[in-house]
Amino acid sequence: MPKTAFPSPSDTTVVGPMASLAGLLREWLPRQRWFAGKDRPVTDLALLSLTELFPGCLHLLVRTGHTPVPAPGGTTAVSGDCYQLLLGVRKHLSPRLGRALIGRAESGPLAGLTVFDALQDPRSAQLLLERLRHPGAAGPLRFEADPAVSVPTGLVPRVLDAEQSNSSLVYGDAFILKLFRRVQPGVNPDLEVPGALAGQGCRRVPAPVAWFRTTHPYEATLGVLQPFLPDASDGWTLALEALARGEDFTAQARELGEAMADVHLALAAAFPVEAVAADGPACDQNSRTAAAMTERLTSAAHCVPALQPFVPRLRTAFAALEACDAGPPAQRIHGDLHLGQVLRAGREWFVIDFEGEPSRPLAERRSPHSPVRDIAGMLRSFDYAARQRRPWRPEWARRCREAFCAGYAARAGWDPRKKHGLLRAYETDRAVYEVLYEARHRPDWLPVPMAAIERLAVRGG
Ligand SMILES: Nc1ncnc2c1ncn2[C@@H]1O[C@H](COP(=O)(O)OP(=O)(O)O)[C@@H](O)[C@H]1O
Ligand SMILES: O=P(O)(O)O[C@H]1O[C@H](CO)[C@@H](O[C@H]2O[C@H](CO)[C@@H](O)[C@H](O)[C@H]2O)[C@H](O)[C@H]1O
Repeated sequence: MPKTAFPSPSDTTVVGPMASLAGLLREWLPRQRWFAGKDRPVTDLALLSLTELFPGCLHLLVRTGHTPVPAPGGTTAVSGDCYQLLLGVRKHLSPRLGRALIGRAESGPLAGLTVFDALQDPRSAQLLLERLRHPGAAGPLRFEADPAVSVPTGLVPRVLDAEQSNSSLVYGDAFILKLFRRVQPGVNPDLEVPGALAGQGCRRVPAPVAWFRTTHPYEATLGVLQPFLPDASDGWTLALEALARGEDFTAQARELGEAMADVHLALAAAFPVEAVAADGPACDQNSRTAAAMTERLTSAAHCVPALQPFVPRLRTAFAALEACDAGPPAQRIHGDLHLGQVLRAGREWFVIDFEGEPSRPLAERRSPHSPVRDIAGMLRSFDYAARQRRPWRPEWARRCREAFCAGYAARAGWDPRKKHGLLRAYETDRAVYEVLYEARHRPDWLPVPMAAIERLAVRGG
């Protein structure tokens, strides 16, 4: 580590270590899977907070700025996100850490030192777990833990090699630590919800064991440690394997529907549920939902022009909501449900990742929503899976969707298939979200949700 004392962080200017790092990070950030701004060049980087977590390891919160884009209505959208980084700083990097290299700092207080992604370094990963095992503070960071669970020392870490929006470390196949990459002010639902569900005795969701948060520049959750399910496979992998072997997946899809209904029931017990009055505000509620969906469509079509030809017909699908009954009451939901968020261990389904759709504001993600939104997310996922095969397998997806809804209905006491208008609107809204997500993260995947947009716009379902 350099002898230089780090200047105090500023939330407006690039100072001290940032002068060394800004150029390197501007190149490195857009290449990371979890970086959400791939459709817009990074034009600005500001340091929000910097903490020396242990010698040779810096914890940073940085804000990225992007070129302002003209938004609907003649306004200008100023975009930018806050990201969490753990950077190692050393004179020389061992060749086995080559993959972790970010670059050599040319100027500023870190000049001449090699900067790398500390999560890839087993020693740093071990020290991070030690930090979590010992609740306390480090600068603005606060480390907390469930005193009832003991985490052994010396667990061997590995970086999870998964298609992720965040980064995870697995320790000795016993625990998994998720570090949130895009940080927003407030409690992350991926800490709040599993904690509350554990309080309800819901065994379908791994409970938080330890977590850390920051108090500067605002309160925000930064990471959560939970038990690792060692022999689990995620639903996406299992569905693709079944498709590749030409196998039926309806039994698993039905059990998944049952599991999701269990989780929704536990969520309704753990958090407030919005009352639906019998004499009419169904219409108000659906109008508000339709207005929000239409607004999301307009702004997505602005960012992804390929959506524009479909906008008039999709608006009609949302407007049709006003003629539908209100459906089940709004409650806390998963918020970003798809086959990658469910794990099968033994013959049981478990549900993970309650963060919600990462691009939506935290307050919106933490407020009650219709459970139909989650159901629509999973139904879209069967379509995503079926489209990974050539020729695509619409019949396979149709049977899975049917089985999932049947399983859900058997447990929840109401049948999603009887809420056709609601389901269609929520599926359309989800496909619009997916178009935006793929444009930003995985442009090669864009044709998958675009095919659904076309189907929903032209054929209505
Ligand atoms: N408790 C767990 N046990 C086993 N594997 C897990 C667990 N939690 C997450 N995973 C694995 O990590 C992957 C990413 O986790 P997830 O919470 O979905 O992260 P992200 O929000 O970054 O997408 C999952 O797809 C799953 O394979
Ligand atoms: O990172 P998260 O798991 O929280 O969710 C984001 O990334 C998902 C992709 O990894 C994305 O899901 C989309 O692709 C899946 C296949 O990779 C598919 O099963 C989903 O149905 C589809 O929505 C998700 O939308 C995004 O929020």
